[in-house]
Amino acid sequence: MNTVLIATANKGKAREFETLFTPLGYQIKTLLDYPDAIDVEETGTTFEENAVLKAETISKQYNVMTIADDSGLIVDALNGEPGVYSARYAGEEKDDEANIDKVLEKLKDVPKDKRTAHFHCTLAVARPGDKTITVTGQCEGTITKERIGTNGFGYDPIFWVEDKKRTLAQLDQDEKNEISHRGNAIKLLAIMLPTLVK
Ligand SMILES: O=c1[nH]c(=O)c2ncn([C@@H]3O[C@H](COP(=O)(O)OP(=O)(O)OP(=O)(O)O)[C@@H](O)[C@H]3O)c2[nH]1
Ligand SMILES: [Mg+2]
Repeated sequence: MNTVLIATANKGKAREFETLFTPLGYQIKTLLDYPDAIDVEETGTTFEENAVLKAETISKQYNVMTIADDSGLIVDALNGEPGVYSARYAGEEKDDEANIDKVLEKLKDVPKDKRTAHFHCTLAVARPGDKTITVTGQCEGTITKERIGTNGFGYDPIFWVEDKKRTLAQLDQDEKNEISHRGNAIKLLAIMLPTLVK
């Protein structure tokens, strides 16, 4: 089985990549398996810049094809916040609960029909001596007034998906992957993957 390195230290993402890549016939490793990996500073102002930065740095460090994910929540009523700062919205310690509290507080006077949002995911594939490739995926929804559900990670408990009549945190992993920004980006990548993996 081919092994693919995913340049993420986020346990929630790592779990999702595992369930997404296993059926495609790829085993994954993440930075959780590489404690000496460079801690890439996300200095970009776009998802694409950060995804490319993470993928290329780690690909160069280990001289292997590397996929990185930069993703986040875009809330219309907050002019696109938290956006590329989603992981550290409430501070550098990347606290999911504090991040949710900050979004809910900022939206406390915003009515239901104005609470539209989407998740975005950019995946970058960096290969030694080759051009870096990117693909993107999105997932549309609205922000609830309170947390509902306990699955997933990040902002999942407050992200309502109308088609499912549930939040992302009420879906199981396969249901989330079917409709999520990450799932949609990987569907695009899966078509190219056999030609990229050596
Ligand atoms: O509810 C959510 N469901 C998702 O499916 C999801 N995907 C992304 N996010 C949020 O966006 C940040 C990414 O920031 P990010 O791409 O820099 O990743 P990260 O710093 O957590 O890990 P790494 O991959 O950089 O190591 C994450 O921390 C989360 O707050 C999500 N929230
Ligand atoms: Mg990050």
